[in-house]
Amino acid sequence: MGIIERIKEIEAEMARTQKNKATEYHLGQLKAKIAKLRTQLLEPPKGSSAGGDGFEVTKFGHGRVALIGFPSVGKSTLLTMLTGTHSEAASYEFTTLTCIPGIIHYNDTKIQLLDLPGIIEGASEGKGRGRQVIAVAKSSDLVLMVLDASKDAHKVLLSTDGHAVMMFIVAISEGHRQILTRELESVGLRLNKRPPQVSSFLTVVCVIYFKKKKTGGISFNSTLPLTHVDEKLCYQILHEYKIHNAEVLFREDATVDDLIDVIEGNRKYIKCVYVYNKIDVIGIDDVDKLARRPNSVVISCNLKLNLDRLLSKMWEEMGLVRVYTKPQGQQPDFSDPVVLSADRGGCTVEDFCNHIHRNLIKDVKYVLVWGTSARHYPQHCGLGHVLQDEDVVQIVKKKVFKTVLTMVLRPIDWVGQEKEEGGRGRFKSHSTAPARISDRQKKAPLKT
Ligand SMILES: Nc1nc2c(ncn2[C@@H]2O[C@H](COP(=O)(O)OP(=O)(O)OP(=O)(O)O)[C@@H](O)[C@H]2O)c(=O)[nH]1
Ligand SMILES: [K+]
Ligand SMILES: [Mg+2]
Repeated sequence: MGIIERIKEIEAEMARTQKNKATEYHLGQLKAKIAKLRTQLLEPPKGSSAGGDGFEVTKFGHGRVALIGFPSVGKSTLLTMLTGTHSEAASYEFTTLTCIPGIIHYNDTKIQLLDLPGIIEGASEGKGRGRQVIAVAKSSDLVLMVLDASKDAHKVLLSTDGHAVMMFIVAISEGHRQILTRELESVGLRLNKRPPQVSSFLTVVCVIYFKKKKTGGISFNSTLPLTHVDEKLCYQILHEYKIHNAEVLFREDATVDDLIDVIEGNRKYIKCVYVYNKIDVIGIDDVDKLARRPNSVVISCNLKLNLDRLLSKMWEEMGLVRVYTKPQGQQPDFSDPVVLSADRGGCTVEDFCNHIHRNLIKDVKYVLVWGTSARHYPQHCGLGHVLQDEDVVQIVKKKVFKTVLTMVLRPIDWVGQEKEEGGRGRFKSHSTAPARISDRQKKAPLKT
């Protein structure tokens, strides 16, 4: 029996099984079985050579965004609009058959946008090009789930006596959204969810602490009363994975699914923005309803409506951090920021230095920071300091004892401001320091 059939069989068994206290353990075990099979399904078949189907696109730019959606929702039209790269669009389904990359230039950064074939229910099991599409989604930093807003529209029908009656046609886009989320979840993608386990020094947000051991059996603990999982169920799940020695600590009232995610460990947590396209063909009330849904942006490619909002939302969700450099005594380089990301590589001063050159770190004495991450200007910071968007950093090297780089706040008339504020002595010791706080920083409360 193939893997898919086995998954189907277990799913059928789960559907047959009544949910109650007595079956709880059995259901938990079945969930773990399915999770294991799905993981197997994702492993590339032995002997298959990767490549050749047009889905291998080299990563480019400061982040990668994938367009995921049902056929003919307007993914290719959107790619053409936002990137200028042409991707064939047509009224028939499955117009796009491979992965087509384009580049969005936004806020001095380059973001790779990927157009993909439409996916349908069953994609994760290999229907259409679903598996390849989902693999690309997994490699990206943000998913734009494109949905057809016109599918949610009201339809006017004539009743038998000739009067117009409003009929509400099922909210298809909502159904599509659920199907796509399920398809992505079934292969380990988690959209807009917080990971149940994160790296050790960030334990504050760790929901379940899990560590395999060599000996000592299983130790099960929780910091609060649990309502979904108990010791016995946890043992059974671990047993299913043939884990007999481990430490498990629940810090929140997590579910069996969370526990399985932590054990599997190969889950990918990605942010997702829901993009409702084709609002040009629906009424304003419906547009309003869709726009109010969480994490959603309504657009029309045809009328170029709200695309700027989509871009700013995309930027917001990606959480990119631009840091500007400036050699001592010179104008800062505002054209070419170092772009960092908390999700990819981190945003500390150390990450920043490594970004410039991997050998730089050993020469760094300290850095001077201006911007929203600094408590006062300039702040002397160590390698662990976490930088924020539009910060400016000056690196002070060890032996040479000479300032090598200065980076300054962005939106200022450098020379003019210096003269204007220099008299107050605020930046006297560093005459090239930013002399004015940007509007953005005024809004941001400065830490004291
Ligand atoms: N009314 C309206 N139609 C649109 C809009 N955007 C795209 N379309 C139309 O929707 C149809 C499908 O567009 P595509 O860009 O090919 O859709 P796709 O999602 O790439 O489709 P596949 O590649 O087949 O999955 C085309 O006929 C477009 O002209 C829009 O904003 N409003
Ligand atoms: K199409
Ligand atoms: Mg297309």
